[in-house]
Amino acid sequence: MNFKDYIRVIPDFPQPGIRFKDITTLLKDGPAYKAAIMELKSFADTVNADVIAGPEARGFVVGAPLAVEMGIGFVPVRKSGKLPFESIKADYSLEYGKDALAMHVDAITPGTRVLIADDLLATGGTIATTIKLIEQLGGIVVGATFLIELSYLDGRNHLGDIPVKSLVQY
Ligand SMILES: O=P(O)(O)OC[C@H]1O[C@H](OP(=O)(O)OP(=O)(O)O)[C@H](O)[C@@H]1O
Ligand SMILES: Nc1ncnc2[nH]cnc12
Repeated sequence: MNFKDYIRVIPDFPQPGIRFKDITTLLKDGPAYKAAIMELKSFADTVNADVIAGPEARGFVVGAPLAVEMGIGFVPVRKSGKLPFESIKADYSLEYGKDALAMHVDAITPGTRVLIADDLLATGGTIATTIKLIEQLGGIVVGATFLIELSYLDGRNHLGDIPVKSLVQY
């Protein structure tokens, strides 16, 4: 399946110069959404993960169905201020702004093998911060997987030497 046919590109959103990759057009198509998750699963099956972690919000719509397909758990990495229990937090910047991400202190136990899932890899700021939080909790990041990779932003080279899989590249 050519997943690019299902992704809508919106110029100048959320700010001038950004070409926003809109996945809502893929998500609303049942067979395309399912095919995308199953293709990510083919990669995910090779890394022997105990759990999937996905950053809010679009990481949830990729990571959670992937976790269910694999029969493993899902850990949400949330924007700061949303988690109710004791949490760790880290600031980061992304293609069009800055924010902070947080995880519960008991979300991952030391030695847990974690696969990260998100919709899109741009600068890598979001995922580098997610890796930092997981490693702070003693987790082992075994890979990162995305629907979309913006290759011209070189995010992959900011993630160390973990295996990275994306379905489509721009
Ligand atoms: O590689 P980066 O430069 O860090 O950019 C990629 C991140 O940006 C988007 O999330 P966003 O923070 O816009 O949040 P959302 O999922 O809540 O829309 C996207 O879903 C990725 O998580
Ligand atoms: N160009 C882009 N389109 C959609 N989401 C993004 N997150 C960071 N850059 C993005």
